Amino acid sequence: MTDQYVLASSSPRRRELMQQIGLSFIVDPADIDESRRRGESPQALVRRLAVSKALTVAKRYSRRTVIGADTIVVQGDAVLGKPGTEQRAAAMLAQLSGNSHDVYTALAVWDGAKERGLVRVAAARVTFRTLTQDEILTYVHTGEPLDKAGAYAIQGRAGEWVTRLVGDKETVIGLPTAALQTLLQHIARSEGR
Ligand SMILES: Cc1cn([C@H]2C[C@H](O)[C@@H](COP(=O)(O)OP(=O)(O)OP(=O)(O)O)O2)c(=O)[nH]c1=O
Repeated sequence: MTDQYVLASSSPRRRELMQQIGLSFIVDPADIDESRRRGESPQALVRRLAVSKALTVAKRYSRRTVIGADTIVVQGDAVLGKPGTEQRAAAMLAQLSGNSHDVYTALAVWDGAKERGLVRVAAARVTFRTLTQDEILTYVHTGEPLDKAGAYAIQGRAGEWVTRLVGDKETVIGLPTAALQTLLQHIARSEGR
């Protein structure tokens, strides 16, 4: 049997969550520019990036269902993506320390056979206790934050800092599986063009 879906993501967390719910899929990441456009709201940004990942990869396949996702952390006016460097990671964590922030994950599903797509943005709110400079630096040196939006992994050591979580932990990790299953069911039941 051929794999049913194409996951347009390089994220090992997304792959694991897809496996956990028993979906059969191949992985083919999209490499897109993730910068925010001037005046773009966080929800519009995360939605556009998930759609762009799904559609970029959909061009490589005909008649397959492709899944794209994007996760951002938002505090006040700041959108925190992946820090990339230890310095930026430390600055992001100092900003999140002792505060609440929002996490948005967008899921985009494109059905190449039907030429139809669906998108959904899920939100969660996370509160961190106050972190010492020592804790931040020790964490940054583990390397865990570098490829994570907002410079932390709730499923990793940073999970200990969370004093409150409103919403689904999977939204924070980067792939809310219940929402994904609902989208896949809707697209499977929908009429083609
Ligand atoms: C906040 C948070 C983010 N993350 C991860 C999820 C995503 O992999 C990453 C956000 O970056 P994304 O750009 O959404 O994803 P990615 O670059 O890892 O993969 P791709 O673009 O190929 O799909 O941060 C966690 O694993 N745990 C967390 O607690």
